Amino acid sequence: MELEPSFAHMGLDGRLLQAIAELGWAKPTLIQEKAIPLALEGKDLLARARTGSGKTAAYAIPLLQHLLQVKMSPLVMEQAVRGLVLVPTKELGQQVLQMIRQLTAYCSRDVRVADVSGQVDMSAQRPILMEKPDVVVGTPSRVLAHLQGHSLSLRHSLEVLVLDEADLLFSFGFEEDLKNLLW
Ligand SMILES: Nc1ncnc2c1ncn2[C@@H]1O[C@H](COP(=O)(O)OP(=O)(O)OP(=O)(O)O)[C@@H](O)[C@H]1O
Repeated sequence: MELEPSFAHMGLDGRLLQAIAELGWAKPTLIQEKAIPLALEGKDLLARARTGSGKTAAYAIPLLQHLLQVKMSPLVMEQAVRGLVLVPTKELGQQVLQMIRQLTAYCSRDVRVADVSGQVDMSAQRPILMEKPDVVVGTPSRVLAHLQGHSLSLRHSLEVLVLDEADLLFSFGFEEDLKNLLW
């Protein structure tokens, strides 16, 4: 007999499970059921599913689980930007930020997230980045500008990279920025 897919069977941190319960999500969507266990194993994934199928949480949940594990490790870890989510538009950046905020409702002190996708002035984002949020969400152009302006550094700290709506990212004229960012 096959077990019903459930978040509880995925070995997630209790604080994430609590937030998921509060969101009223009874069970993972198909993409979440397929992607989360693989991502938790540390596999690289390329996933595709239709709009509204829960893709954001499919990458956000394993990303947050990884960060919570790192933060709970007995080794003293320096605060660092360990997760980067690249998005093609600032509107999507805000949606992603909101989803991550909801998922971190019970661990917002342990996992901090900043959205630099361009809705506010770069100089206003600088002090936020200087505090090294655990996750940065942003458009490639803005992330690159912060890297070049030395308000953000990823070289020795980045552990998880997400390209949300990768097809759009590569078709929005971001290709040059992405190359500069990733290579
Ligand atoms: N397991 C779940 N059960 C119920 N609702 C869920 C679940 N996962 C996500 N949702 C909800 O489904 C909606 C769509 O999720 P999400 O925005 O992640 O989809 P998406 O596939 O990323 O969409 P898009 O392609 O538009 O970015 C959101 O309102 C989210 O809260």
